[in-house]
Amino acid sequence: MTGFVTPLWHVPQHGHYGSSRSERSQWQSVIGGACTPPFRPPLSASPGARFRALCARRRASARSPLQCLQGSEGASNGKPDEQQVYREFRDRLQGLSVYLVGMMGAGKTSIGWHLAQQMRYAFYDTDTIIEGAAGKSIPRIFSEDGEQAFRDLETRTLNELQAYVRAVIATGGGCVLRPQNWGSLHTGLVVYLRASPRLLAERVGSGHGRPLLMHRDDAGPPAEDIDADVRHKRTVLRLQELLEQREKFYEQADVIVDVEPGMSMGVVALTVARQSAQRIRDNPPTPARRKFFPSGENP
Ligand SMILES: Nc1ncnc2c1ncn2[C@@H]1O[C@H](COP(=O)(O)OP(=O)(O)OP(=O)(O)O)[C@@H](O)[C@H]1O
Ligand SMILES: O=C(O)C1=C[C@@H](O)[C@@H](O)[C@H](O)C1
Repeated sequence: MTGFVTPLWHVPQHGHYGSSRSERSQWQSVIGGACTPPFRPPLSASPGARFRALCARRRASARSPLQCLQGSEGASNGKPDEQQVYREFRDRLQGLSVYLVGMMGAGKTSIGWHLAQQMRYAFYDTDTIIEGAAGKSIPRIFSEDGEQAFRDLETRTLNELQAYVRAVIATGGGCVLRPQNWGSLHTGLVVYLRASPRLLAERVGSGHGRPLLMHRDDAGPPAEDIDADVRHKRTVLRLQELLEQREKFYEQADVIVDVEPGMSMGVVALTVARQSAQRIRDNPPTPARRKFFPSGENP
């Protein structure tokens, strides 16, 4: 199985540590221009054309992909003690990637961007990669091709992302359900952003764009006609139900970060970095085994 993530950004395949110097330098020059959204080379273009477009865009902007995304002039612009936390986390990772898992609305995408910027890591979002590769939105993939087709795309995306180093990867909320996905997740450090259904419901709002939260009450009024309070309560219940099914899988993560109401994105990202650095300090990875910890073992 090849070429699923690569066609989007034409990033050569490479290993975590085993790639040759020429491969590594090629990778760095390409990944440096490999913007996650909003920039994506058109899928209709040939890989060569997409690669040239990326390079041209990079030269034109002379900024890193994260700077392209966030309009920031530099990463790690926090306080010196915060910078120290991110530096320690980055050093301890030794190039490995960070996978954020958790329910819809937990903040995987938002925190992932923030974390990547602070760490000068690349950032990928599997939902966005899937939408780009499929050429349609997630709700359309669900309605036209079915959830299993979406899950297959998700598995392929995670499988290909294994080859990337120094990346923060925001995953889809349901990726933890397939055992085979854990083979991909465990090539890096897996962090679970844990939040209550109530907080998640506040964050996802109407559930727009999230097919598993769409209110399918055939007998009742259309979702948009439902009273906001009723809809919110239903969303909380639906999230509670999903969380009950998934919690045992999320808890296989290497690090669990509790996201409480009122914690800003900066505070959550810093907590991720601090707890993760501590976890690696206590359980250093071995070169032969990139997986940090046996699954199921948590602090
Ligand atoms: N710490 C935070 N403080 C305030 N708002 C937040 C925080 N974290 C996330 N949000 C907001 O909550 C919403 C959901 O966040 P986000 O899209 O990052 O979640 P997600 O886990 O990636 O969800 P999904 O799996 O559905 O893509 C966004 O509007 C985001 O701005
Ligand atoms: O929790 C889930 O199963 C999902 C979460 C989203 O991120 C998307 O991956 C999709 O809507 C499914």
